Amino acid sequence: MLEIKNLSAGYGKVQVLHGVSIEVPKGRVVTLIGSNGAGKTTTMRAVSGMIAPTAGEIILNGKRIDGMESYDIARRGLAHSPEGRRVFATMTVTDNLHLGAFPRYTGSRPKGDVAADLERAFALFPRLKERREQLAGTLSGGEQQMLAMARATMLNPDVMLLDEPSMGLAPILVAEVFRIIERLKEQGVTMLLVEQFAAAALGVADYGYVLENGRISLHGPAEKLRNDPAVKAAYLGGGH
Ligand SMILES: Nc1ncnc2c1ncn2[C@@H]1O[C@H](COP(=O)(O)OP(=O)(O)OP(=O)(O)O)[C@@H](O)[C@H]1O
Repeated sequence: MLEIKNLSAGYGKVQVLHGVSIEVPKGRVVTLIGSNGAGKTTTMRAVSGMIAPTAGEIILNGKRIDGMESYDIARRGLAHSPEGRRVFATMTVTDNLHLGAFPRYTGSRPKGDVAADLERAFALFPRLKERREQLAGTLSGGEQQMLAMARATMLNPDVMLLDEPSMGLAPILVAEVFRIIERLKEQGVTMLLVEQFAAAALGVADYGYVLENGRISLHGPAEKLRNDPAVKAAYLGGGH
């Protein structure tokens, strides 16, 4: 479904990723774990076309997408829920969600049933349903983050990139975010997940990759990584 092969990318002269290879099979949840600055967000940005890869291939549903514009990548079925609260503050919750479906349109006709997907998003995020007419900028930080995630589901994507969906959330909302990820998984959504809570991420994921200084140092079934002494020591201790 999504294949990342020998991906290199960075910012200006600074190369952050050095030949990263990741496979995300259909219907699976794959997590990418690593320390701060390892290059997790950079990987997500390169896959969704926010930055251009300098080498390697990214293949979505059998077709190369590296080098394409973000919008074209979204049209091909890849949604990116970026780090932080990237919502349109002066628009309502519902309008933000409709924007997520925008790449599905050719002229005035959408692919699939946008209204049904809006109801599905509201079922998944009841907090947002209650606040559907509220301006996104007036939502709490946690609610804005959920809105960014809900907006990604409105693409009805083949693959969803989730970058730190729990960042800065109170524990009760972190638990809610992980429940939502479980629900999406049950609905068959293919996901690549980056999370500060590595233990929880490995709990929901089928497979995991460890990124260190822009290189994959280890990968394997999530269960195996959870029990790996080196992974435990480096990523699953104390605050994780
Ligand atoms: N826009 C940018 N311009 C220049 N350098 C950047 C930019 N964004 C990230 N970097 C650098 O790229 C490296 C990797 O950052 P990245 O955000 O991908 O790491 P990360 O693994 O997601 O870390 P974290 O867990 O802290 O979010 C870091 O050294 C960072 O300073």
